[in-house]
Amino acid sequence: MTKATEILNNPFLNKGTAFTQAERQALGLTGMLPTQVQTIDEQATQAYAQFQSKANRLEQRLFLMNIFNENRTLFFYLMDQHLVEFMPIVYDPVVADAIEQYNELFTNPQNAAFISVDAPDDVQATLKNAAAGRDIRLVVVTDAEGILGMGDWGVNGVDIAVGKLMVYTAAAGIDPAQVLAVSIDAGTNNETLLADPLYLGNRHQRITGTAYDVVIDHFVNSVKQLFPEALLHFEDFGRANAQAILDKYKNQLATFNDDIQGTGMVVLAGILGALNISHESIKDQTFLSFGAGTAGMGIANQIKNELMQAGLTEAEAKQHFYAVDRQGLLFDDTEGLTPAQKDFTRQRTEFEHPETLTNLAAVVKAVHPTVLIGTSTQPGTFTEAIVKDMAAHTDRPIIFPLSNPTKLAEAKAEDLIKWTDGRALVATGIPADTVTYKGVTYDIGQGNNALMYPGLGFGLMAATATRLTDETLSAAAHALGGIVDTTQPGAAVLPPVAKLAEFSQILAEKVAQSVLDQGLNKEPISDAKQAVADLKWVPKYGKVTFA
Ligand SMILES: NC(=O)c1ccc[n+]([C@@H]2O[C@H](COP(=O)([O-])OP(=O)(O)OC[C@H]3O[C@@H](n4cnc5c(N)ncnc54)[C@H](O)[C@@H]3O)[C@@H](O)[C@H]2O)c1
Ligand SMILES: O=C(O)C[C@H](O)C(=O)O
Ligand SMILES: [Mn+2]
Repeated sequence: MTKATEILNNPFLNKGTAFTQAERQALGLTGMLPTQVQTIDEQATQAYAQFQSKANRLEQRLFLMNIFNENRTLFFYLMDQHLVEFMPIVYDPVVADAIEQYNELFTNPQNAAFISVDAPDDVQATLKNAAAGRDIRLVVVTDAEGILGMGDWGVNGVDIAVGKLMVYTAAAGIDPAQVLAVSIDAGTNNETLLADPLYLGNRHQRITGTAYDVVIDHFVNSVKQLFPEALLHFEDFGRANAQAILDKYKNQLATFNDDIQGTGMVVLAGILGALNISHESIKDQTFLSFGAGTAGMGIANQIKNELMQAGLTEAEAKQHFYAVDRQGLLFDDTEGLTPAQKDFTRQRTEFEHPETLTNLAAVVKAVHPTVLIGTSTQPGTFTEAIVKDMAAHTDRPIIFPLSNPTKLAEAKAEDLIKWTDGRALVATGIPADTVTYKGVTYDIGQGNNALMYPGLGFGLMAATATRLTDETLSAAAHALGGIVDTTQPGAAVLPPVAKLAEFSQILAEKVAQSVLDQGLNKEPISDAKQAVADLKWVPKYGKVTFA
């Protein structure tokens, strides 16, 4: 293959019709492109018109992924221009459809690394090959056991890692050549996939136990060795592994679990936003987590830390929580508690009829929550009766149905506003339209970790952080305050996605400052703002050099 062909097929170098005549000459591209030289703006206008002609959002996604596969700079230039429109297409919820149809739709591995549990000796080579000499600063890895709320999707789940990375670049400005999406294919327990002749992953049940742990360990150690500057982001692991992996590695390198910590941050930020509107104190709230899994317990821990910073002891803080899972309200003697759940159980002696507290309706009636968070994967479970019961005991009920994708949400924003006569303070997992009710227009915040992880990750990278602490997470959760004008009727509890780039920058600076304040930077850095500015990549064509 010639140098010219390699350049045109390299999405990190390719400019397509934007190569100038001089570049075409120098790189041996003469005659390989139509004569006209286009600006990136002209390319973007033409591409956007094609995008608009597509019949539905999945077709639009496939078109955008083609541009992504061919020319990263143009893709991110377009995404900058159409952020609010593109977010639900390249990310949640349309990414969920793409994952379900990954086999049928497959055309391109998208520069991801595919690690197989059956070939532990290939882990290093896999990462090295996929990086292809690029200076990797950010790795997003999934084993796809818990893709959003849709369960096990095997190798198909790689799309969530790619999607999370797209949001990183669009929101915070990480150079797309410095990122790596990783699929850990540990097998799958999804019978539909196993029976599908087109399935592209390992065709066996999920491997657990030592063989699994060894591959994860091998993977983390290889990341440390091959990409010593990189931040490692874990996404959509199963409930049993997510917390255990985080606990094992959090003091070894800069790493975080997005479903635990990213979600904890965005929910705390949303609650702080809601309390700004209601003028209430966090210390007066009663929290009910419905779905006490990875996200539910991550959220509870983040709020618990906040209560402790507000002066409560750990024991006092825990008294503010009720966790409900499949078994109903979680008691200290409930069977099958996860380690994370054990921190948030109640005692049967607190209730007259504890044996009746086996469902959400009964628990809401008994404990009168002021904050209700849904991470249960159970659609429609925040019913009108439950919401009205909750709203009868608090002026401004805070209700966040967060399960993704759209079909799994515990409630719709519009219903929550109506059932509470406009009093509910709402955030949803996926984007929601504004709701007009009795003459007031309610903006609905998107309670999605995408509001937080790009700024968090970028700040950690800019500051060359050695690890992520609770102190930094807390600083980040507070960074979004003041962006929304909470005096407006119908104000949202979180800032709009339209401002994602703006507030990711603020967030990154706060995070970087927090890292420096704790002395957790690898490199000598004195100015957090400058470090963030220095790392920022913008989508414009640079000089192509090719050895
Ligand atoms: N909006 C966001 O930013 C965000 C972030 C993370 C997760 N989520 C969503 O939250 C949901 C859960 O994700 P996760 O990673 O915590 O998964 P998980 O599997 O770790 O947790 C789900 C929990 O719900 C429980 N559950 C299942 N059926 C239930 C029922 N009928 N009643 C009560 N509890 C029940 C499960 O036992 C489990 O503990 C998913 O839909 C995911 O998309 C949203
Ligand atoms: O991916 C998302 O949209 C948010 C979150 O990480 C989830 O798992 O639902
Ligand atoms: Mn997730």
